[in-house]
Amino acid sequence: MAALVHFRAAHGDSPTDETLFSLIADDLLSQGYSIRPGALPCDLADDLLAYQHSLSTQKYEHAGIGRGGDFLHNDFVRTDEICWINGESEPGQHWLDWTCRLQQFLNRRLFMGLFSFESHFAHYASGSYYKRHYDAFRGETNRILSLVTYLNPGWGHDDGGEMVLYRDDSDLEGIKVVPLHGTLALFLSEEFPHEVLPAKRDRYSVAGWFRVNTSIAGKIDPPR
Ligand SMILES: O=C(O)CCC(=O)C(=O)O
Ligand SMILES: [Fe+2]
Repeated sequence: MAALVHFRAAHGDSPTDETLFSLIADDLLSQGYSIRPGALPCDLADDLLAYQHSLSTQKYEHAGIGRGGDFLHNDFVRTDEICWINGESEPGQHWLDWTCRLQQFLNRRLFMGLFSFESHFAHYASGSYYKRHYDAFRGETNRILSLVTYLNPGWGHDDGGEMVLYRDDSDLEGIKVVPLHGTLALFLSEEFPHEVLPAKRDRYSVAGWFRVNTSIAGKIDPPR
């Protein structure tokens, strides 16, 4: 058994990753989203948090909306700051390896055709928020699956900063996700409007999006 665990750790998904990925796939299939408190492997959560704390403020950019020529800063919509993850740091690479394994699992299990992943650290200083929005609009983008993980040990109910996931446009109540350390939230990007309520203290997270490949007729659409 020890040999098997060692083999798996060195060569692919650990048994716990397999179990978690399978639960996430079941959630996505039955409800289109998955909220899993404390599910991110502890060593990964701790490494990401330590790295994010070490990021100097110069590494962050003021977050905006849209991309390319449509990119806009809009403080009415969101006031967080972000730092894209490109695998330069060890924790960043560790995260990209883990999300790549999740991507492969979901493609095998659900035939989702996920092709690439883009991801950034986000810091919401006290008072910061992100108003209700979709991560993707039907037919206009190739973001398919959103993934957020939270890096806030000891986050309390009075600290605000919940992500509220709404089932559709008419849902005003939503499901509140407390941004506690290691919690994972995944949802279909085109299906679920969501928002981040104002945080009352520094709130750290990693957000990412799995995309499908929409390169058509010689037009390459790169992942940023
Ligand atoms: O941090 C969160 O809970 C969600 C962030 C978000 O909605 C986004 O970055 O698009
Ligand atoms: Fe979002």
